[in-house]
Amino acid sequence: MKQKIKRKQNNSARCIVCGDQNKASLGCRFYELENGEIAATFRSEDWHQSYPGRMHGGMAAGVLDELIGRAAAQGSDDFWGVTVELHMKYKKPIPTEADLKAVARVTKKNRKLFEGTGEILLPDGTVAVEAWGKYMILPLSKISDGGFAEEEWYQIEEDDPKEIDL
Ligand SMILES: CCCCCCCCCC(=O)SCCNC(=O)CCNC(=O)[C@H](O)C(C)(C)COP(=O)(O)OP(=O)(O)OC[C@H]1O[C@@H](n2cnc3c(N)ncnc32)[C@H](O)[C@@H]1OP(=O)(O)O
Repeated sequence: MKQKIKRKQNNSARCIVCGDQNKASLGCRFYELENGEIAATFRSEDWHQSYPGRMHGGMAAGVLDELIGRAAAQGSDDFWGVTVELHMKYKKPIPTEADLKAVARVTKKNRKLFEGTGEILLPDGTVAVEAWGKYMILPLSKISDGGFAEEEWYQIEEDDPKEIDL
């Protein structure tokens, strides 16, 4: 089903999931959707493999870890948290050299913690991986000494989609 995109989130320069200046990264883009969920688009490359032709389960966990975390950051470029628990269910292999999508949402939130779920979808729409995660909300100063420099956390200007088919 097609969902309208409300807002694109910032990317980080060096992140392994979304690093715009990290050649090994999955190159994730994150789009806040009109229905309250968040979507990611990314490409599994040959160097993201575990077995030949199959994306590494740790990379899949990385995508859903970040995407669920970002589901709670909707509407803000200054909301931060760290993962305290992550549970994965691997249902189908994810191929390498494929353009892929994932979707996530917050299921519970209080002042200190939030929880959410997410899925990675195969190109035909089948759910390949499901995750549930719990995160602690923290100021950036408590997560990273020095935080992001201005040139490390920014909006990538490109031809973004207006909607996404999930
Ligand atoms: C765009 C923005 C969004 C970004 C998305 C991010 C995606 C990527 C995120 C990551 O990959 S982060 C990297 C992986 N995660 C970490 O590195 C976290 C490592 N763990 C920690 O740093 C510490 O364990 C943590 C800061 C989370 C907690 O340390 P504390 O020393 O503050 O813990 P403490 O044991 O004192 O617990 C503080 C409170 O939290 C509670 N707590 C801790 N872990 C919990 C848990 N797992 N479940 C429920 N509650 C928990 C704990 O019970 C307690 O409650 P009370 O204040 O009521 O006593």
